[in-house]
Amino acid sequence: MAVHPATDTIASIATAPGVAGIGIIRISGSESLSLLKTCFVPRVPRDQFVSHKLYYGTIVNQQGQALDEALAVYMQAPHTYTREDVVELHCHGSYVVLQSVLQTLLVQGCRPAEPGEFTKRAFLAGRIDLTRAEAVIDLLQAQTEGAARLAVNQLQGQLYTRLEHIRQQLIGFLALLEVAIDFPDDDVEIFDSTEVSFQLREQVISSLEELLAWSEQGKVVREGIKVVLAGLPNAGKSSLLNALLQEERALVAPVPGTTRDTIEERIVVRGIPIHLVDTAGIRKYEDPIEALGVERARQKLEVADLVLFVVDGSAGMTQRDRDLYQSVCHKSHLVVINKSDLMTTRQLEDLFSSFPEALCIPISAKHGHGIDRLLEALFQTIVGGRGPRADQMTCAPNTRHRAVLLHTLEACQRFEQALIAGAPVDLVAVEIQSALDCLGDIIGLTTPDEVLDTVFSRFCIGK
Ligand SMILES: Nc1nc2c(c(=O)[nH]1)N(C=O)[C@@H](CNc1ccc(C(=O)N[C@@H](CCC(=O)O)C(=O)O)cc1)CN2
Ligand SMILES: Nc1nc2c(ncn2[C@@H]2O[C@H](COP(=O)(O)OP(=O)(O)OP(=O)(O)O)[C@@H](O)[C@H]2O)c(=O)[nH]1
Ligand SMILES: [Mg+2]
Repeated sequence: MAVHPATDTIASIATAPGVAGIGIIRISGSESLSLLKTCFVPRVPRDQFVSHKLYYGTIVNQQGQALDEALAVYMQAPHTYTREDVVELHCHGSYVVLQSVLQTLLVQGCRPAEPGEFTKRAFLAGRIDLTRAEAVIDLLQAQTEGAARLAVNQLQGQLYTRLEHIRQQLIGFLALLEVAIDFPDDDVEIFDSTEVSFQLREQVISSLEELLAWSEQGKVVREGIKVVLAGLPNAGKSSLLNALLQEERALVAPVPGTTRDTIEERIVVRGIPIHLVDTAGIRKYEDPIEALGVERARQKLEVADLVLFVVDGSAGMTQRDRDLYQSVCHKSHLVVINKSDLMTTRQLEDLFSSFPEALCIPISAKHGHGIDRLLEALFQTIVGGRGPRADQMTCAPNTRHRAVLLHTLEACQRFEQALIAGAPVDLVAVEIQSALDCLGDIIGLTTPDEVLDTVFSRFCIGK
């Protein structure tokens, strides 16, 4: 862990812009206390501020003019967020007031904090590891309860503890190997490769595999998935969008070609954010604007995680439906048979048999029938069957962690192969070291500066 160098005192508005009851300015660094003493006049005059005690008083500028009535707290290092001296000014949540208080502080010798700088200092000082620092940003950005839960767990060290456990196992193997390297002729077998192999599989490899499975599901919980509504003109895509949103969002009309541009909206289905995209009905158009809409629809289809292929059931299965279906069926998809209110059971059964490979859901977008079943099928397709259940995961490695975890797993698998092959101990040791280096990168022990910069650049100011 890098030794924390002497740093500037930094300040920023910690709360979001806009009108709010309270707004907080946070200061961190060695000058925090002296800034407090110059800018804040406690109601009861005193020469010192007791750490972690809240004081009532007035914030003043250099001219002694009152800027706000406020509460202030001085928190003495190292028992603080950054492990440096920290001061917080709890002002009224007026952005004008907060700006002028910040301005006063900046004039008196601190500088504006960069995005994520408070948390970066907490990390550099060793209060939190890199996965906990990343959890802070995940928590601020969480859009659903599930995503927030994963972030809080990670903030509390659930991911760190698991990774640290794996690391300690590997360090144990390495220690055994080193003894074996130092005493090659010893009669006693120090390094029992069968036993090590067993522990490696049970305690390290299986744990890495579980984390990788959780990371896949975690991405869905955090970021959600893109669901594109596609079909021929007039199939009822926009009606379906409206039914899913429970709001008349898109224009619906009996003429084909009603939707031209794509329309994007978000819903949450059982805790999973779903980004819905309604598209222009796909067919050959003479009109250049309609043709542009179709081009856009095709682009959205390319990037969809899941396609809802909407068919006008009352029109029966046409050759154009079949051609279009051919172009989407390689993607994960559900077939939505719309306008079932106009269909006989016989017609429905005929349509079902046109899609022997797909899951078909009959609905009536106009009357809201079958929407619950569709949502259930959507949820099952996203999470069901494969992978762990979202509510059973205690933590979920992010994309950065996942890439490094894959390398960790590969190194462990090479380690296992080397054991089985009876490779020389020093070669085996190389693989363990390589797995250890990967884990060190994830928790921030050995993470390259460029990676740290990328992690902290995702933060907002004041965090
Ligand atoms: N007013 C305020 N509310 C806030 C924060 C803050 O900085 N200020 N936080 C900011 O994100 C979050 C709380 N997170 C925090 C995490 C650690 C410490 C801290 O001082 N840790 C010390 C021990 C403190 C003690 O034991 O009393 C440490 O770990 O050494 C403070 C806040 C959410 N709410
Ligand atoms: N009877 C019945 N009519 C429906 C149903 N769903 C949609 N419609 C009607 O079908 C027509 C077309 O609906 P839209 O939702 O605009 O169809 P679209 O697929 O978005 O059409 P484009 O935007 O042109 O591609 C409208 O007149 C709707 O009222 C349904 O479930 N039952
Ligand atoms: Mg439409």
